[in-house]
Amino acid sequence: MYHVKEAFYTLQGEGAQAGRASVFCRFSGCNLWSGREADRAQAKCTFCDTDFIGTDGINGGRFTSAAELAAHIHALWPQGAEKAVPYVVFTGGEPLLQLDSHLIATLHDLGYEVAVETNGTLLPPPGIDWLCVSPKGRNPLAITRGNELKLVYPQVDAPPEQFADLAFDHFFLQPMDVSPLALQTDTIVQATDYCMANPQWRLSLQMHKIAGFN
Ligand SMILES: C[S@@+](CC[C@H](N)C(=O)[O-])C[C@H]1O[C@@H](n2cnc3c(N)ncnc32)[C@H](O)[C@@H]1O
Ligand SMILES: Nc1nc2[nH]cc(C(=O)O)c2c(=O)[nH]1
Ligand code: SF4
Ligand SMILES: [Mg+2]
Repeated sequence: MYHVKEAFYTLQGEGAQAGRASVFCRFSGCNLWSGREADRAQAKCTFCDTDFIGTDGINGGRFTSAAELAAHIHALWPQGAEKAVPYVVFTGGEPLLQLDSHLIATLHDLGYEVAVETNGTLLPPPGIDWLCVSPKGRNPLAITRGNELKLVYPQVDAPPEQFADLAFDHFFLQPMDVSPLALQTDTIVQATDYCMANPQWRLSLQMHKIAGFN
């Protein structure tokens, strides 16, 4: 059984695939936070910007088979878009708690490229086409290679230098979304300064938040 918080068609807003049309499938639950505000300060990941509890979001629900969830995802991709390779991004919560090779294979059969946004603490199933790892504080990485490493910045317990030698094709700093807006501006300035001083790293602004889509 797969538990999905929400699923929607949008543009990838982050990292090297930013701007690409994508179906997002947000799995429920995470291994680093319960998702409850009362638990946030004690959590292993304390700055999450996402509600991933339950299955009550748009197009959310419980799916008993890979075929059923794949069909649900495919129904969100536009009809008649034959020139584009269909793209699905599994996120969460932590998608590697639920994503399995059977679901990936079922989506491959429908022509999809399969992307994952993970905190990197769990081993991935085989077959993922685009793997984005986003380290969280001191939580040890089980994944040390992939397509992109996208570090939310700044994190006192996770400086970029700690990840710069890992086997990723792209390295991004994503300014931490914090409120109020004045502090957010600060994280953007800090990330910009770091990328200019360390050109291995590129800036990832969360396009969907700026442009106002999902
Ligand atoms: C909500 S997470 C879900 C996937 C996975 N659990 C993870 O942490 O990568 C999706 C992406 O949002 C990023 N993110 C979470 N909270 C953020 C924040 N406050 N500011 C900027 N990015 C954030 C994560 O680092 C990750 O790259
Ligand atoms: N547009 C859009 N792009 C995203 N990239 C990563 C997201 C996520 O929450 O994992 C996300 C999201 O929620 N929306
Ligand atoms: S690991 Fe990802 S989903 Fe889990 S609490 Fe942190 S940012 Fe949110
Ligand atoms: Mg998000």
